[in-house]
Amino acid sequence: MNIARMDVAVDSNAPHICSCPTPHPKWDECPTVVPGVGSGQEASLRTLPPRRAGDSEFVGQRFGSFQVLRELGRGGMGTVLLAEHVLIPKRVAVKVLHPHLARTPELAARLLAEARAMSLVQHENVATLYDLDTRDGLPYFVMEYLEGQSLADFARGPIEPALAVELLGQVCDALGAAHARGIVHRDLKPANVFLVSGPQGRHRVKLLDFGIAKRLVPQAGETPTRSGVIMGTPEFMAPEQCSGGDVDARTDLYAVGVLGHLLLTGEVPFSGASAAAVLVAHLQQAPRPAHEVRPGLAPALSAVLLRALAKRPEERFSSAAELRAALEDALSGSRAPARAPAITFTASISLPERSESREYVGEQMGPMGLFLRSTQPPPPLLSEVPLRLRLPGGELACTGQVVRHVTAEQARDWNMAPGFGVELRGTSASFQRTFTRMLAGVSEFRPEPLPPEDPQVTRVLSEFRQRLAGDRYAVLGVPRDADGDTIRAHAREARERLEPLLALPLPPLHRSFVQRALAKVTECLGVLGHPERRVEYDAELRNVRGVMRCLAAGLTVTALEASRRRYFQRHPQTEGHSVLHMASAEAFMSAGRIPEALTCYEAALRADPLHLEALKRWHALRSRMRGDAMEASSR
Ligand SMILES: Nc1ncnc2c1ncn2[C@@H]1O[C@H](COP(=O)(O)OP(=O)(O)OP(=O)(O)O)[C@@H](O)[C@H]1O
Repeated sequence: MNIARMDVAVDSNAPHICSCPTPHPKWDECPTVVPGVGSGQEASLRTLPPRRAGDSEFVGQRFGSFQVLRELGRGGMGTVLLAEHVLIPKRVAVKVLHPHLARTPELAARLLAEARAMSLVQHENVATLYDLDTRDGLPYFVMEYLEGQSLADFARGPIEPALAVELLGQVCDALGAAHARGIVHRDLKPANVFLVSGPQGRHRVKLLDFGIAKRLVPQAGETPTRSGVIMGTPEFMAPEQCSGGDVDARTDLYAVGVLGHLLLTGEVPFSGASAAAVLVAHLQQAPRPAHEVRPGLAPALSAVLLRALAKRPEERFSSAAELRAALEDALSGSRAPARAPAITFTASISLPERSESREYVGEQMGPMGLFLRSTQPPPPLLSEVPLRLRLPGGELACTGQVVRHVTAEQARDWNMAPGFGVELRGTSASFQRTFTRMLAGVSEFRPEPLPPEDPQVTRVLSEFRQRLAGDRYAVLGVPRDADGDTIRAHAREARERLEPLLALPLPPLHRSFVQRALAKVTECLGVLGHPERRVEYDAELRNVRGVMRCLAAGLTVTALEASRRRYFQRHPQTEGHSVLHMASAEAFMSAGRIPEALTCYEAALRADPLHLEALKRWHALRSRMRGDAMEASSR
C-alpha cells in the first residue's frame, strides 16, 4: 500500500496536498510542489520524490565535522545522508532540507522544530539528536545513524501477536517520553518506526520523524504548527486530526491503534481510493474488530485496539503507558482489558416519545461513563438520554450521550453483556465527586470546606501550591545556580512562613497541604543542601551551573566520577555522545571559533553533564568570553 504523508489546508475552498502548511488559492502557487506530482483539484495521496540511490550531490561534502558517504533516503522535507566524523570513526545520519523548500521559512522552521523535538525527547526508543546547523543556507541536523530497517519493510503482512505487542509497547514507551515533554508526534506510521538490533537479539524500536510534531505549549521564538491545517498520513490520522481539530497525546494513541491493527491483520482499519475517503472513514465508520479480519486473534487484543481507535479522544486510553499495559494484559490473557471494577446499579431512561421508562442494570465504565446492559435495541448513537441512576449511595438525575453499541455478537466475542455505553454530559466537578462517592456507597455528600477567609493564609497556600508543582529549586524559591548558603536561608524562610499556619484553625485539607509542603521543603533541602546529592539531581536536570556550584562547594573529583557512573547506569543511551561534541569543540578551538566551540561544549554537557573536562573547558571559555565582553565595553 502506498502510505504517504499529506498536509492539507482545510480552510481553502478546494483543499490541496503539498508539503507546506500554507493554504494556497491556486495549486501551482505553492513553492513546495514536488515536480512530477499531480496537481488536480481532487485531494489525492502525494508520492515522495524518487530516491536516487547513492547519487546525492552531497556525497563527499562536509556538514560540520562530518563528511557525507552516501544517501540513505529521501522524504518530503529533506534528504537523509550517511556521514562520518572526519577525526573519529563515528557514523551519523544527516537530514538536510530539500533546497527547493529552503525558500519557505515555515518549512525551514519545521525542520528545526523536528530537531528540537528529538533533542527534548531523550529516550532509548527515539533516535538521538547530535547537532543542528545550517550549511549554504540549508538547515540540517545530525542524528544517530540507525542500522536496520523500517517497520514498513519489516512487516509486509500480519506478524505474530507477541512480537506485535512487544514492538507496540516500545512505540508506546517512545510516545510516552514525548508526551511527558508536551510533544505530540502526529505522524506515527510504519515508515517512521525503525527497528535496530537490541540486547539478546531482540528488536529495538527507534521512533523517527518528528517533522510535524507539535509542542502543546510552544516555546518563545518557536512557530507553533498552524491550527486549521490538516497534517499527517491519512491512514493513521485520528478523527480530530482529520477534521483539523485540537490534537493531544490521545491523537498518537489512535495511531498506535491503527499500527496495531496493521501489524496484527496486515491491513489498516480504513483505506480508500482517495485521501478524502480515508479521512471520512476515520470520522464516520466503525472499525472492524481485528479478530474478525484475522480469525484466531484474541478478541481481548481486538478490544484494546478498538478502545485506542475510539472516535472520541476521551474514550481512548488516557496515556501511552496505559495502552501498553492493556496490550500486554490482553496478550497474556491475565485480565480483561482495562475495565473498571463492576459495581452494578439500576438506571432508568424515560424518553419523551415513549410513555414508559425503561430500566437497565448499569455499571461504571471509565471515570464518567456507564455501560447499560440490554438485549433490546439501544437508543441511537450520539443521542442524548435523560438518566435516573439508583446508585449504592443514593439517587442521581443527569443526562448522558450514547457513545457505543455492543451487539449480542460482539458481546459474545468480548465475554461481556450486550448493551450500550453512555457518557455523562455537562457535569460539574462537584457532580463528578458526588457520582464517584455515591457509586462507592457514600450516601451523604458534604461539600468541600471553603478556603480560609484570611487573605494572608490564602496567599501563602497558593504560592506554595505553585512552588510544589515545580522542581526542587522552585520549591525552595532559589535559582538553579544558588550557592549552599542561599539554599539553606530560603529553606529556613519557607519553614518560617509555613509553620505558623499550623497553629491556626485550618480546614483539614489545607492543614494536610501545609504539612506536605513542610515535608517537601525538608526533602528538598536534604538534596540541594548536600553537594553529593545535589550533583546527581543537577545531572538529571542537566543543570551545568548547579554542577559547577557543587564543585565550588568542595565536591571531590572521585565523588563526581561516582555520580557520573550512576548517571550512565540510569541513561545508558547517552554514554559516548559527548565524544563527538568534544571533538567538534576542539576543532573549533583550534580554528579560533570560540562561540561555536562553546556551543559544542554545551552540547557535550547536555549529553554528559558530569564530564569534568567538558565542565572545566566550558567554564574557562565562558569566563574568557565574559572577560572579553567586559573589556570591550570598558573600551
Ligand atoms: N537516523 C537514520 N538512520 C538511518 N536511516 C535513516 C535515518 N533517518 C531517516 N533514514 C532513512 O531516510 C529515509 C528518509 O527519511 P525522512 O525522515 O526524511 O523521510 P520519510 O519519513 O520517509 O518522509 P516524510 O519526511 O515525508 O515523512 C527514511 O525512509 C529512512 O530510510
